[in-house]
Amino acid sequence: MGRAILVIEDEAVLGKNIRIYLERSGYDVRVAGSAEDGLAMLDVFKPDAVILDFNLPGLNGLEALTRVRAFDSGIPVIMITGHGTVELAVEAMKSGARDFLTKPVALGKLKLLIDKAFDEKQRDSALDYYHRREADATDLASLFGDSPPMVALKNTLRQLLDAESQLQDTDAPAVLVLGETGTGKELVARALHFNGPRRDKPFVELNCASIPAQLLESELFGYERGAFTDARERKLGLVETAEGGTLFLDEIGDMDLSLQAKLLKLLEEKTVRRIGSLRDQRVNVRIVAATHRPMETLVREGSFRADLYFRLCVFQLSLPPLRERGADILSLARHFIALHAARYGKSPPALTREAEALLLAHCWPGNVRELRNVLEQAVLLATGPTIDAPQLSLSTGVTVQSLPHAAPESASAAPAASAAPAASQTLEDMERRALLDALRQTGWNVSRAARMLGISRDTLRYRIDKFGLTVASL
Ligand SMILES: Nc1ncnc2c1ncn2[C@@H]1O[C@H](COP(=O)(O)OP(=O)(O)OP(=O)(O)O)[C@@H](O)[C@H]1O
Repeated sequence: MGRAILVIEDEAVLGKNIRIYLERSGYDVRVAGSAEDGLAMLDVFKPDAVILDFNLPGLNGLEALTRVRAFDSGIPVIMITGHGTVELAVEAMKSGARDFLTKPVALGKLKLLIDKAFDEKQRDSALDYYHRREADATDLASLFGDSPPMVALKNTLRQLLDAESQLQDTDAPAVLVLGETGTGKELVARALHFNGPRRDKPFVELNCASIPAQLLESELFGYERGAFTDARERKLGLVETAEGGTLFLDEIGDMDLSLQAKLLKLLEEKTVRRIGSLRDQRVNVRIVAATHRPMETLVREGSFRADLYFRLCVFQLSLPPLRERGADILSLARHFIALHAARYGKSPPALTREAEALLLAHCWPGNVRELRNVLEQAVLLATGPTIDAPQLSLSTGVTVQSLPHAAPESASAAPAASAAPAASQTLEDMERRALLDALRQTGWNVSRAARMLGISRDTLRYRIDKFGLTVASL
């Protein structure tokens, strides 16, 4: 179950002692008495680390090191050298050994080096994600809003964080964050991570809708060298990369059914298996998932596994749409004005009464993201000390009052792409209708809708954002 370590050591007693010592620490250890035997085991045993003696009969340690590195340069190798062979040790480090020990081997020290090598390896893989995330850690205070639904949400978040800080094991419950697009689901996921006991570990994020199912599987679970044609080197999956931290699975409702089964196994057994591996790897990762899709409907329709859904929503948080947050709209607007004014080196313009009234009346299909974008544009274009209503380019002009009638494209309407355009229709109207039509026909399945429209899934997602489309727009 533990990580696999290959010991290449011709001194049988030392080899055995290393094996027993490391096995007691939970590692899966195999010993080979020669470099030749050890190298032959690489492909079958697929070690996570190699401990390699320098003085071996036949092929020497340095040559064996080169071969291990050629097999997979990601495997950390720790060399064991005889006394007084510092030059050799330096040579080994230059050839890519992670570390070295001199004989007689202190087993405790050897284990520390192994642990350190694994930590470093995992840290390296997490670097991209971790450092980027670390830079903009999210505080609970950055979740703006004093409206009753936002206060209730923040109280629940605090309760959850309090309970977690008392948690005696590592088994933090999964959290499902629901809400329309742009309501702040990712912000909540970050707040959960960066304010909780896992804050010093990686926050790794993956959008399940943005990559094809096969790629998603290897991104999530990683693969062994040779697992498929392009797998030239072992790759750690994001689950392993997030060790000790949080894996944020955005757009979970779009996850393929075959992958859902694997995710369920991860949640239930806390293990992952890299593609092409025979070994399960124990992991300690907290899952936060989010979606704008109606999960219960997906479950009913059979496109989302009920058992996974129940596992994921041990704890469920729902973000209210912006249109239900009352005066928060204005405080958020002022916050974004200040933010963008600072970015563009301007003094923050004030909203006129008319502008405020317009902001309050708009239905915000793109929610906080739309508000943020509208105000960025308004700040950028503002020439005086105020922002007035005409300067707010609210795309659709849809108001809360008009919302029930906001979908003129009824389910029975002919596909917009093939319908003759009405004289007053702009190109944008037509495009919006075509997108909505495809999304409606596929039950908001972004992949299928993209295929139907002949565009990529990313392009469709971009356009959904651009038009601020939500399920409510259907
Ligand atoms: N309560 C809030 N306070 C401040 N900023 C917010 C708030 N909610 C959302 N935002 C901002 O709005 C934008 C969209 O938020 P976020 O990406 O978290 O939404 P989302 O629900 O995850 O969207 P999607 O479903 O499209 O992935 C971000 O720039 C975020 O910082």
